[in-house]
Amino acid sequence: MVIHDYLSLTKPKVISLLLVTTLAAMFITGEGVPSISLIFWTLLGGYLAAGGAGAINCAFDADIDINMGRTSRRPVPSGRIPPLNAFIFGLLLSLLSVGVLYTFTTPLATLISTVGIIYYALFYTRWLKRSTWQNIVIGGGAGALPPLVGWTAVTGELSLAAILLMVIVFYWTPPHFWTLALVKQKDYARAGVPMLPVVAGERETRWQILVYSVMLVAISFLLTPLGVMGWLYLGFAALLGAIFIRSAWAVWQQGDAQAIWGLYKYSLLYLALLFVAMVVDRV
Ligand code: HEM
Ligand SMILES: CC(C)=CCC/C(C)=C/CC/C(C)=C/COP(=O)(O)OP(=O)(O)O
Repeated sequence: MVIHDYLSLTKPKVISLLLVTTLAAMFITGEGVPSISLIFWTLLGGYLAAGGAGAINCAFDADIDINMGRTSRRPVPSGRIPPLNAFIFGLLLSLLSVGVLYTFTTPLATLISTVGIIYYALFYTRWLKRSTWQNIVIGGGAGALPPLVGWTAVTGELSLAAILLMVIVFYWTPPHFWTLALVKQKDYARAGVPMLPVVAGERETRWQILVYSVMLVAISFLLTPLGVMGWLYLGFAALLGAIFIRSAWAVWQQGDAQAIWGLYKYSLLYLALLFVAMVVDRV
């Protein structure tokens, strides 16, 4: 179905987790529970922005996607949607996101979201992804912006706490993605994308995953001593973080497919639950 194909260009599952981080940030600014209408417009604007950027990514990435089992059946590489149509669709969603966020939230939230679109759709997709194994580390900066959009939609300004939320998602991204890259490394090699396992090998990748996981968990703890979150949050962060490090350790030590998939799947649950824990602590 054509509508289904266009919807899939927006990568809805990925966006759902991005929006969890946006929504959670809106609840913990210290300005109380946000209004339903502000929540609605911020999430709609966030969906349009990330979805628009995703569609532009699909238009530009067709040559890579056609070479990978996971992505070859997407609408553009399989010929169901011409790249130009995907690009225009993405551009329209992106422009709409600017209108929605600017009208109903704050100028700073609009600016950060627009930077996110350009970062992912152009900087990461056109250049980073194809040129360096640091693509994921640097590219993680785009995925780390949605909490800032949520925060600034409510407050109109940045703060240390908001930056810390960004840093958490930033350090989360390499373990999240490199696990998948380990499993799919042959695909990436065939497509000519310099992902870490292709460039530096499995052992180095498993080590880097462990290093980033430890840094992620350590940073997640900082919110309590810095006065942003309370002890309840710290308890959740410790429990969730212990499981994360145990899973990353298993990837480092054993490195079998079961351990790798386990960490990949858990990384998604971890991020969602950590941000829910922030809301629970605050509300
Ligand atoms: C540079 C940054 C990132 C890269 C390169 C990346 C890459 C990927 C890839 C390749 C997949 C597999 C998708 C598929 O099977 O079609 C994936 C899955 C996923 N990613 Fe990321 N990701 C990044 C950041 C993020 C961020 C910041 C979030 C949300 C906070 C996120 C949320 C998800 C979710 C929810 C899935 C599962 C989707 C599914 O089951 O279909 N990712 N990611
Ligand atoms: C504030 C704002 C609008 C931020 C945008 C953030 C955003 C949409 C980040 C997406 C990160 C992501 C899913 C990368 C996928 O990599 P890939 O495209 O290399 O994966 P693929 O192999 O599945 O295509």
